[in-house]
Amino acid sequence: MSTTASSSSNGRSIGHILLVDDEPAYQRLGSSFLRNLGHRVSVAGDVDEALQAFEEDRPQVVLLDLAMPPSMDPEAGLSLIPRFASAVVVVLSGHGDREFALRAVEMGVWDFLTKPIDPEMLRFVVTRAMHKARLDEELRDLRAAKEEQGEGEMGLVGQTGAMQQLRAMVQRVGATSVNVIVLGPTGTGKELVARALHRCSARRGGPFTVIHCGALSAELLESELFGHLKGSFTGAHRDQPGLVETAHGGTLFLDEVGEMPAPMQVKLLRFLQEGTFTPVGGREPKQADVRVVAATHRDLEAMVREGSFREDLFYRLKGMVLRTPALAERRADVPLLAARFLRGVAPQARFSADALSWLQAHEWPGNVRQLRAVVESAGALILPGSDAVDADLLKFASGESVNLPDTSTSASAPPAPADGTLDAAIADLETRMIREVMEQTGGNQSEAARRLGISRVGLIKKLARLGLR
Ligand SMILES: Nc1ncnc2c1ncn2[C@@H]1O[C@H](COP(=O)(O)OP(=O)(O)OP(=O)(O)O)[C@@H](O)[C@H]1O
Repeated sequence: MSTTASSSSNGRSIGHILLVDDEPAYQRLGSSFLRNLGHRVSVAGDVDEALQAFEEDRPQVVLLDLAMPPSMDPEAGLSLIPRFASAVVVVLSGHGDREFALRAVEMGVWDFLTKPIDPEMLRFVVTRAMHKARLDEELRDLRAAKEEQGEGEMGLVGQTGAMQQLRAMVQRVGATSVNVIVLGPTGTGKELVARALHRCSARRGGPFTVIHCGALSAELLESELFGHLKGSFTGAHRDQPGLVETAHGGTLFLDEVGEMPAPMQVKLLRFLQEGTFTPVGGREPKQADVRVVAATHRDLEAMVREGSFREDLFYRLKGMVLRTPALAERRADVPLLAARFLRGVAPQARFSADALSWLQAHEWPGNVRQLRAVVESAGALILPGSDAVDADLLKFASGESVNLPDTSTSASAPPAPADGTLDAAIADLETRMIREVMEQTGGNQSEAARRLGISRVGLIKKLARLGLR
């Protein structure tokens, strides 16, 4: 057989091929012929091996003998074809199997070759198959880029009807100047919607300013929003403009507006009605031109009915109401969101089939924020040399106790023995502190990381490194 083909010397058709055939002689000859053409080749001798190799190696082209152990039934071989949907499949058939080969083509395989296989024919078909695989890849990339462009301006990922509707509403409402309330459970993208409204508005060139109303007392909130004059309270060493002033010409985002203390609700109402405000310690009212977008995970209508949120303020804020759906209401978006978050931390990585099932079956009470945290943590924990994220890695990243396979890399090495070195002493101290805080927080990684003053991903890495799974 010839060893160097023009198609391989130009580098364009070289790729990864999975050869699925149970005959050892053919495995040997076929794989060495394909390797000589410059391709990377994986070989599988039965159905299980084929599925595993496909999962791990993600070949672009699969050469598939339909009669495979254990059953040797070509019908079973046909049922495998959909499992290789992301690759270009070429079926290898014996003389008597022509009918099956034709059925395979009907099912969408690219081509078939009849055994005994003519090497020139094999080279020709494989070159075309690899070319098709490249075109498919380019098309996928272009589609992904187009999708990202559509979401790009808004950053709101999701293809379900609920998300498409939300994006359309953001576009329409964004262009107006009305105030907006964004309602939805925690972690569903309310702030993202507020930013998108700003970007779709005529104010996009102005500032987007955020204030978390739940985090501050009434006094501090007033000073943060409206500013203060020098000497108006202890520690006010100079005049300080507030966020309302800073946001002039732009958008002011009032996060967790449902937590705003009653005295501040009155002052905010006055600003919304008159467009004027008075800094703490000042007498002269000032003016600012801002569009207000407010958000809360609370049931604001119920708060109005109960009297804990002012009705007049509610109606001032509520030029329009947008709702961000819980992830449970748009489960079909989970794989897309997860893939997007994974690409951000580990561009080469992919989810295994069991990881995708786990992601879709999970409850996600913390919605997209929780999904993002789990996927990014798992992405950060991928071992060097691997690009697979499986269900166990996701479970571990989400705080479930699982046994990850031990490896000799430092990421999973047990803590150094207390041998008197500085490193061992530090590892010992870290272990004790982390154990203690994890116990105090009932295993809540986010809270433990906060108390330890490190990021959640940092904590997860330490747990793995110190063998504290
Ligand atoms: N549709 C989405 N597409 C991409 N990322 C999203 C989406 N929704 C939420 N996120 C991400 O989830 C995280 C939480 O989003 P965000 O802060 O906007 O939620 P929220 O509803 O305002 O949360 P909270 O009520 O707790 O303040 C962010 O990292 C954000 O980027």
